[in-house]
Amino acid sequence: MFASRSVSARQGLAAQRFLSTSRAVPNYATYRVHQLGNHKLPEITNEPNPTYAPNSPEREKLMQAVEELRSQSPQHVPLIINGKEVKTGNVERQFMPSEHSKVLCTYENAGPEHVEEAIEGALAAKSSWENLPIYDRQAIFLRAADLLSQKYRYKAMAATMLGQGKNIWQAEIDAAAETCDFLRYNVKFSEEVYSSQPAANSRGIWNRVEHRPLEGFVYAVSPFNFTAIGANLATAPALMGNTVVWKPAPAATLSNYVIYQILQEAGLPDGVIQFIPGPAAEITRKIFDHPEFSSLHFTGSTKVFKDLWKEISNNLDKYRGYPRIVGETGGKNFHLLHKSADVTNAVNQSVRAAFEFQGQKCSALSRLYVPDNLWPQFKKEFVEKVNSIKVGNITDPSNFMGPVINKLAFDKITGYIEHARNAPECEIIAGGKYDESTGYFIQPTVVETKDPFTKTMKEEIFGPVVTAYVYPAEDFDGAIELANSTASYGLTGAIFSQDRNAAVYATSKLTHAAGNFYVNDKCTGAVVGQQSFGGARASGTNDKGGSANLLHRFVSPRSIKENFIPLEDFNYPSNQ
Ligand SMILES: NC(=O)c1ccc[n+]([C@@H]2O[C@H](COP(=O)([O-])OP(=O)(O)OC[C@H]3O[C@@H](n4cnc5c(N)ncnc54)[C@H](O)[C@@H]3O)[C@@H](O)[C@H]2O)c1
Ligand SMILES: N[C@@H](CCC=O)C(=O)O
Repeated sequence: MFASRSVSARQGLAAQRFLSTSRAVPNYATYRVHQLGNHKLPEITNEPNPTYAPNSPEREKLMQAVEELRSQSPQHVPLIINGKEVKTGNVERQFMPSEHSKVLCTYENAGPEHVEEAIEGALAAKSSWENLPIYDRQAIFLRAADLLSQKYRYKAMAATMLGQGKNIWQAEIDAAAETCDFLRYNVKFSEEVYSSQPAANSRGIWNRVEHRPLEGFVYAVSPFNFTAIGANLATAPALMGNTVVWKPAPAATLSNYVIYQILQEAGLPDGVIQFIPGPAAEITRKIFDHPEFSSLHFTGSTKVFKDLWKEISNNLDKYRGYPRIVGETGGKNFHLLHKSADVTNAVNQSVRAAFEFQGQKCSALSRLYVPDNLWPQFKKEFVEKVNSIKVGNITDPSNFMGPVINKLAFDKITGYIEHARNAPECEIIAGGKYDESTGYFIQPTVVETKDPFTKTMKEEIFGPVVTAYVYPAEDFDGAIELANSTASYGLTGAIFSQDRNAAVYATSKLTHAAGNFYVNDKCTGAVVGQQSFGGARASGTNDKGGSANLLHRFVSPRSIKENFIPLEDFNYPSNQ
């Protein structure tokens, strides 16, 4: 009895040892990491867009995903720290702006202790992540793009439609196409960064540049209006070997979480990106208090960005280095028509630029300068088309416009409409109505002003309101000056002209008026890989999302010089 018990105890111990060794996490540091001397990326191109025309299979699948998500709401979104779901007991809600009584998801709110844990986890994950060969890091993001393109396209789009109020096309170009494009093109741009090497080597010398990730962790803070921007803010620094703490915008929590889950399924190691929704100011204070804070990667409003910049400056003595601050912010974007412009093109481009996604794009058209020789035709066509725009719940595909994001935005935008209604220099020539009984719906609104410096010509509204100023056709210079200097921003702008000399002249005079400048095209709709995006002046640091330039901000180059020829005498020949 005793013997058999001891045998089975020994067997048990052996089995336990076997199990514990087979389950133990291998020590990756002791492995030889495979090294490709060089590698060639698969071809990178823009994600193709299906049309979602009536009766198309893609429309059917998407609407099914929307219906499923709507009927299964609310979903629940945890924090993800070190790969684990964390519940905090402090729960917030994300509503559907088309039907604001409906909760899309509940989500956990990070407290200071969770932020601390996220930072420490990100720092602990850093060494193995930055030591992973670049092609293994690249592979994770390429895989994520393929997962999004195929398996999760409709899920990500449905979360963006219901949560952020985008119609089918706006969700397609954001949650599906632009997100895939960021994930893939950043991989291509990273190759450009790593291959940037010294131009010359003296005889017997070999110079190299190591593009090191930053020391410490990166903090990514994203806006509600583009699912793709959230994805880019978190993944671009991560691709370059950094670890990231990501705070999504409350009104984009679910779509951003879907992207996060895709990254996990694609093999992103635990801790490389920590997902922590929650109270913005409190989370940020805790982050900025940490000595290893190395960079802010922000997109959002100008005021918030300026405040964050000041807070970082006030804390400067706490940090190991000088934090990199990368921020893309607001805009007050313009279309300037020359007297030779093709009116119908300018009208159609202006309708899209001002009212797609309810004008909630940083690039949205907000100021129109039209010469008096074209104004009668422009006004007639523009007002007619604006009045024909259908506004309503985004679950009805025939609606060109949906709701604005929330009550705060609704009140702010309608405040501008009321201001225009009451200002003697302004006249509302289309729209001007709104209704928040079920969703936050605002009719597309056109204001005509006699004062080019009226409030709605200067401040970012971030809603479906555009103001037009009619200028004397012969005073093109005056109109250029207005476009250039009325607002403090410098994000996007467009010149419409069939006279090439006039287009060239305006392009030159408006050099600093817009980081993204268009000729005979609308001022929105930049495509990753085609027009890198960002503006200067109050619009941000213009580091250009969707370019190698942005990735350069998340590496700290080290120059390495190796000498093959021993030095035999310290004297110079000139000392002889
Ligand atoms: N230039 C660009 O590329 C670009 C792109 C998209 C949006 N935007 C701008 O973003 C704005 C709209 O987005 P939004 O409403 O989400 O902007 P927002 O500034 O309100 O919020 C952006 C992010 O900052 C966080 N935040 C807010 N207050 C904060 C605080 N006190 N401390 C720390 N974090 C804080 C939010 O929670 C969110 O995650 C517009 O001004 C738009 O022009 C710019
Ligand atoms: N990439 C977008 C701008 C994003 C801002 O919200 C465009 O060009 O329309």
